[in-house]
Amino acid sequence: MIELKNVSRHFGNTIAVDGVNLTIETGEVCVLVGSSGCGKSTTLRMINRLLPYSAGEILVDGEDITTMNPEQLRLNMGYVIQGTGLFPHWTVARNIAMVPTLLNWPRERINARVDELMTLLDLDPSAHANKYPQQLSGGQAQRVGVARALAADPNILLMDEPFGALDAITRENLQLEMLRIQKQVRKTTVFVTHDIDEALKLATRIAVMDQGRIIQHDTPENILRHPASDFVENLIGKQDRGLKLMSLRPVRDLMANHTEPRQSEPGEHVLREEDSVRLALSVMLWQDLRQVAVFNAQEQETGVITRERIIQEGV
Ligand SMILES: Nc1ncnc2c1ncn2[C@@H]1O[C@H](COP(=O)(O)OP(=O)(O)OP(=O)(O)O)[C@@H](O)[C@H]1O
Repeated sequence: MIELKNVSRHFGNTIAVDGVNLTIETGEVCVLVGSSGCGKSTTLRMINRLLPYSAGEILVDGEDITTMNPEQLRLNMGYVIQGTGLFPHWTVARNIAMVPTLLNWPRERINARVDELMTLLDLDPSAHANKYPQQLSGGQAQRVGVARALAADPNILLMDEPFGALDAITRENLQLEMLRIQKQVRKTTVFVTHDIDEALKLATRIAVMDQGRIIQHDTPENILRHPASDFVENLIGKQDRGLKLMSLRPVRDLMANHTEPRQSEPGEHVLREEDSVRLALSVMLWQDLRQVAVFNAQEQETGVITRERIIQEGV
């Protein structure tokens, strides 16, 4: 658990962070969102002591971070930044192995961990381990950045606009990847972005910041349903809130289940139980269908979702 208690940071006359109180529970993804200059990165960088704070207290698992050795603290906090920060003259494998090497892990254990992480991040070790960062695409380099942050299995992951420089498709892929990995490794994560859709997609809870303060801290659903101020309402967009809520809801919630799973041929656009209601509606509108079959991970048809149900249910 990470707790910020009345934390402030000034740069000369600029108040970058202004009396922030924030509790991030173990295993949750807290997304700090807000416009440029509102204090997101400063908040993040105080948590791993890259920046000192001017006032307040930050506790990790109940312990004041200023009483901890900063290097030790950072070894337990993976840090991913935009543009990766990979060492250009080191191979991918060596970059990922950086922290385990610092920790003097035996060579075989390091090699096994590098392989394991590359596989977890969908990077073929035999194809990429010996490449240099400039030989990778932006998305691949960002995956290496995430692998490096996870290398020594830290409890905490700090991510500062990690996907900010990527094109929309690569970005979406990495977001999905992150959700998948998070299910497996469950790190307490603080993630900075200025993109509200990214925040809605990834967060357990979102902290909306404005001018150094947190003006709302809640689940994506509650932020969409009950924005605390005009500022938050404008940030989430007034017109398409319904669609955004549909994005948060899995098909599983609204489908009609068959009594028994069926073996049937999935069509071109397979709909899964965990896909969003928004995707289901989009598929139906695009293909002019009134209902679509839904499949589970074992490729069995487990039910159907209908347009009617979605419209009836609202959001
Ligand atoms: N090293 C610094 N020296 C002086 N002012 C700074 C410094 N770092 C940040 N600031 C100021 O503090 C405020 C908050 O900056 P911060 O980088 O935390 O914002 P941000 O929300 O992360 O913005 P962005 O999304 O653009 O990265 C800004 O007004 C910024 O100009």
